[in-house]
Amino acid sequence: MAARPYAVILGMMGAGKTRVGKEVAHMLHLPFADADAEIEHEVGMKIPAYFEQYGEPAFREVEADVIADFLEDFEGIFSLGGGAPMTPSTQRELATYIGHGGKVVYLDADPQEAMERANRGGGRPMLNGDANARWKKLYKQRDPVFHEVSNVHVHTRGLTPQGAAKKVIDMVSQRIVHVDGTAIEPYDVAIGEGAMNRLVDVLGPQPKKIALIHTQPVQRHSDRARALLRQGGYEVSDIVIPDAEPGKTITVANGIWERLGTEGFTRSDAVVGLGGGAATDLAGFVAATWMRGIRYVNCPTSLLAMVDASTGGKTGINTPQGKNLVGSFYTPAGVLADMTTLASLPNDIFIEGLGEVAKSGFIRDSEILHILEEHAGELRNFNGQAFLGSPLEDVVAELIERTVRVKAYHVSSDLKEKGLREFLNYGHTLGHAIEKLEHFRWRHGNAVAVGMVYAAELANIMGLIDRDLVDYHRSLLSSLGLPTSWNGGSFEDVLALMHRDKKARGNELRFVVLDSIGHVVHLDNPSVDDVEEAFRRIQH
Ligand SMILES: NC(=O)c1ccc[n+]([C@@H]2O[C@H](COP(=O)([O-])OP(=O)(O)OC[C@H]3O[C@@H](n4cnc5c(N)ncnc54)[C@H](O)[C@@H]3O)[C@@H](O)[C@H]2O)c1
Ligand SMILES: O=C(O)C(=O)C[C@@H](O)[C@H](O)[C@H](O)COP(=O)(O)O
Repeated sequence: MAARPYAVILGMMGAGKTRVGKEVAHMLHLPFADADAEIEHEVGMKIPAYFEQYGEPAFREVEADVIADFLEDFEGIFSLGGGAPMTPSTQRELATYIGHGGKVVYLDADPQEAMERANRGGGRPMLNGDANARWKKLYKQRDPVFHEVSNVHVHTRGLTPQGAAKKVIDMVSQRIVHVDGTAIEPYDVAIGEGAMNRLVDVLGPQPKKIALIHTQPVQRHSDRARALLRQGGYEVSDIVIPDAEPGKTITVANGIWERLGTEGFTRSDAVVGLGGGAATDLAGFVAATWMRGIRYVNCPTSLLAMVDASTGGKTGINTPQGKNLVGSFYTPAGVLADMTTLASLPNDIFIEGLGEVAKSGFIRDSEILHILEEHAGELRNFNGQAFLGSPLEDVVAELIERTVRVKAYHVSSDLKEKGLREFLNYGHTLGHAIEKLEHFRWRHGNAVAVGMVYAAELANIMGLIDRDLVDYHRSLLSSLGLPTSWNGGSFEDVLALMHRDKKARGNELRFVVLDSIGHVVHLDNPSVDDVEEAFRRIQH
């Protein structure tokens, strides 16, 4: 197998590719190579002299060959000369490298800072003449290409080389899930420490005003988002909504619509939803409805919001009759699951999120179940304060990525939930009824955990799965600290609420159940006796 660079760095002359690249390599204990230095070594002369003697086309040929070799045989940080990405063969090599999971970092410095640095160094044949005018002209040509050929974009304005290197490392180590498909404007879910730093890039240059919608318990994270947004030049309206389910109401949405109207939000402005799933559901709903839809980005801060609520575009509010009864399918422009936010997450809310993680394991990715089994004890004892930098962080990052991939798979071909997407509702038919009957004092993921045991019991009654698989649901979920039984209401009340589930059609109840691990089927119109028998079995 070819040895490939940990990261490739490109950018304009003076962007700091060599300085920052060396710092990144030093911090990661990796070797560093600079394409220009390697070329000089190869041709046995300095680049300005080579340019003068042989001209630019000959130089670009040597450069492309050297880069191609390093992309296939160097395990370190590799920085490219400013003009290298303009060569078509290098562009193809970089695309192949990205295709193998490589990270091409566009180091995007403040133009003024970069020009000063580029002039200071001297010895740059591409800047002969009026150096600043040349730099600007080249920037105009190169910036779109740099965007095109890179998959990690790092703004370094105002940062020291160490600060820029730390930012590069954070962004390179983030996991990206690309969500694409029919009727979806493609977007990325970035997972990892520092993912929120992408906020300005994802929002783009068009919005002038941003409504930053969040709850009070995540204030310190919204303070960070607000600072990033202000640095990016946006006008920020800080909108604090009631915490958890009380935030998902028409009254709250109406209050925000009034504010957006008063503050002159137009179609080109945007929303950022930051917090748990309730906050991102509400923020998405406001974005979907304001002027019939404006751009929005989710910054989930709970495990459940990271793995489920923030991705896929189900936005909505509750009504007095039930959960999520009003809403729309409206996809975000990006999702930034910044794992540093998990440091403040209470243990019980982390555990709740494992309910949706386990769901994704049951319905599609059995590796998730193995990881949960293997790390059940550590996950159950999650402590936010000791989490960052611990071995558990990698385990959780892997679980988040895998769960988001399961979500992306279902959403990509069925955004509006005509069939396949309903499988993501495993455990929710009873789960939503429990939440409602418990006046939302039961957390969503806990209710879904009981709902999955219920669905497993129902599948067993229908002869679709054996008792071992039902028992496995109970043992796995309880090993994670999740509930597996419920005694809080009558069957009649539960039945009435399950009839209001969005999967129901007319008077017919519809469920999604397993027929084996990783394989879900629809169960339409089971008899009331069977539905009741399954309910009786989860009451113990
Ligand atoms: N749209 C979807 O596809 C989808 C999917 C799953 C769930 N949901 C919805 O998501 C909601 C559940 O999400 P949830 O479990 O995140 O609940 P939540 O939004 O109620 O958040 C739980 C609590 O944790 C707090 N919190 C969140 N992040 C924190 C952090 N980093 N530090 C400290 N406190 C933090 C919140 O303020 C809240 O008090 C439900 O409304 C559910 O219906 C939606
Ligand atoms: O994305 C989906 O589709 C889901 O069903 C994901 C669920 O985990 C989530 O709880 C969702 O909010 C439930 O939606 P609902 O349509 O049943 O209200």
